[in-house]
Amino acid sequence: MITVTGARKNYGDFAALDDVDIEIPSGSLTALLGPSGSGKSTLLRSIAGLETLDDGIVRIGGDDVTGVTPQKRDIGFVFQHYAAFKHMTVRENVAFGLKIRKRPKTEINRRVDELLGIVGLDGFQQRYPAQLSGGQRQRMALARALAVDPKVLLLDEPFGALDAKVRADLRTWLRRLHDEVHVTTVLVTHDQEEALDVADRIAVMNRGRIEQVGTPQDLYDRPANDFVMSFLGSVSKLNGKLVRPHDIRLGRESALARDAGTAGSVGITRATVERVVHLGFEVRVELRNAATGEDFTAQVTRGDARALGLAPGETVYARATEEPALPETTRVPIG
Ligand SMILES: Nc1ncnc2c1ncn2[C@@H]1O[C@H](COP(=O)(O)OP(=O)(O)OP(=O)(O)O)[C@@H](O)[C@H]1O
Repeated sequence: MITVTGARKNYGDFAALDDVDIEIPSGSLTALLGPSGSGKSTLLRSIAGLETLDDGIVRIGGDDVTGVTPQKRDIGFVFQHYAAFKHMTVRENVAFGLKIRKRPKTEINRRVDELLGIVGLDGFQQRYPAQLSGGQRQRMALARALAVDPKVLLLDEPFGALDAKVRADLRTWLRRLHDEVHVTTVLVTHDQEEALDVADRIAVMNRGRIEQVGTPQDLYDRPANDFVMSFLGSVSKLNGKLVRPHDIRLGRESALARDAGTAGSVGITRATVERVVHLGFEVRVELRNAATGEDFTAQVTRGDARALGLAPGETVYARATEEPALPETTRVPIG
């Protein structure tokens, strides 16, 4: 378990961390998710000991490590731009931490081979970092961070510099690696899809504070506030309320009216189709509210779009299928 209590970090007048409390359970893969500048890296680096807090306590496995140097915190760290030793082979890079700990050579070789197997780099032992792709280099970085059996693995946008396809592959792979190794992992990302995909818990950060912590499903289904709702998935505004585009039903008058009770009943909005964008299986429909002139977006299946014959200029009727589940409270207990 990692526990951060009352963490504050200021840069001049600017509060990068503004009284942050968080508990990260042992064996979890927790994502710190938030926009640029929200304090994710500062929090991660404080857990690593690379940043000194102005106030607050960091505990790892019950021990107060607030004043302990990074080297003695028993952590593995991977950055976006991993600084590999260029003159060393993959084997030597991964073995580095074990070598300086003076482990026996046979043990080092066994461990390095095992790790390279886990990260899918078997057979790459003799290559140099320059002979690896970006994705392979990040996997080598993970193997190196894991080599010394850290209590905690800290990842700061580890896939940030890679293209979308490689990122997606590495996500799946990180998830599998975590299921195998179970090391308590904290991943910093600004990419909600990445967080939803790999993490079992997500802490949403905004302006140096934690807005909400929970499972991906909790956060998506029961966001504590508009910020969390907008950050986890797309949102649209229908008659002043935030709604997920998937949760907007479209219909021609009679069908939707039958569905909703009577024509013109509360909650049915007349709208004009502005644009229809085909996104593969789904279709994004950009609409204008006939009463308010506000633009909003619905997302429907290709089949529904075809059945409705959606085209720019057409009039349709929209209804939110669910009330957005926004409770009164804006904060949720942590842990
Ligand atoms: N050494 C520093 N000196 C001054 N300001 C800093 C320093 N480090 C970070 N900051 C500021 O603190 C804020 C939080 O930075 P941090 O890197 O934690 O954000 P982040 O959420 O990780 O964002 P990003 O995704 O862009 O890295 C930012 O506004 C940043 O400009």
